[in-house]
Amino acid sequence: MEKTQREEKWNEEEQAEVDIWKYIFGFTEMAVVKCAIDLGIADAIESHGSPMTLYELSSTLGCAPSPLYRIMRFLMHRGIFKGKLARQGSPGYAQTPLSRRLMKHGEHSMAALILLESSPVMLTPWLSLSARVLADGTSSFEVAHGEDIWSYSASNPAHGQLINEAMACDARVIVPAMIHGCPEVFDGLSSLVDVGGGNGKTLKVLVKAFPWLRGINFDQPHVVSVAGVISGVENVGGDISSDYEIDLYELQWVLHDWGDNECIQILKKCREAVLKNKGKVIIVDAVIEEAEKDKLTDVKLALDMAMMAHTNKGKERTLKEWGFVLGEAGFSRYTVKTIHAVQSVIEAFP
Ligand SMILES: C[S@@+](CC[C@H](N)C(=O)[O-])C[C@H]1O[C@@H](n2cnc3c(N)ncnc32)[C@H](O)[C@@H]1O
Repeated sequence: MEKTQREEKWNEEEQAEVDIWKYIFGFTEMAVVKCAIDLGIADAIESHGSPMTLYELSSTLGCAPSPLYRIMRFLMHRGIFKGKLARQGSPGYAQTPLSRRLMKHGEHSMAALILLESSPVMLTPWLSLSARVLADGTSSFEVAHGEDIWSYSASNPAHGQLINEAMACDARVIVPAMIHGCPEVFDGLSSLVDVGGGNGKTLKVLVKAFPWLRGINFDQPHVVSVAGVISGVENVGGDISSDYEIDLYELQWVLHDWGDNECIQILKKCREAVLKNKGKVIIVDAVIEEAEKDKLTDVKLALDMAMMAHTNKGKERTLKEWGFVLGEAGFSRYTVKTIHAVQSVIEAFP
């Protein structure tokens, strides 16, 4: 028994010797994936239409074969690209579902989100996370940039555009999942406000799928001022209010940016607005399941850390925590459905 415990301790020590290196070079994966996006590796292989040899790839990208070989070795080792024979029978590089997410455009592209998160503006606040923990309430983003993320984006349009593009690439994935996974949510409704709807990409897809819906894309004035014209969608800039008489309020990736008190205030306004029409509110956000030790929970907990680094009081919530804010805002009941890897739809009824 004693020997087994000693062996176990020794195994843990050995494992720790290896595992610690994951953290020493934790940033490498993001940096190499960003490098692949900047070089356009996935785009080049996709346009080639078949696996590419190192020399074909390096001449297409206009770079030396040797550093490219090392980048590709790293990416292949992690299963981002795979090895497959090229046309002439020489070893080549081929796409995988994961590498297609590194393409700059296309329905699966998540490049904009990676470019946002790997931008110096978003990376710097991570370095003062401990200050945020020690002085609870002092946002790491504010420590790094002197203002919160939304004011910063208003005064730095290039960063605002990075955020909008990143959100739009994510919405391209979530919204079809919602249309496919819970179309009944939109039954019998005539109007919907997308609170914090960014450049209106979510509503564009929703009003196309449910053409009887009138959409109002609601966001900060500087955000909607650059949102394009979308048929069936009105852009409104300002503060969230209950002045509308509307059937449905949608909050997608919005409430996790705010602390409980702000969330309750936002939800109260939405509840008042939908109450008159016997409507409802839908929240598209993550729901943390603390008991689960799976990859999805890893992602949700990483998102929670991102909220800590980038927002003032934002956080990812467990089901119990969602129940708390909804209850405090006066909602009588709610249902939860997982629609995609990390997003759930919470349908809340006044
Ligand atoms: C994380 S983004 C989500 C965008 C979009 N819902 C999506 O999922 O693609 C949060 C959005 O909230 C908006 N926002 C932040 N503060 C706001 C406020 N006071 N009033 C309205 N919108 C706000 C931001 O401009 C941003 O577009």
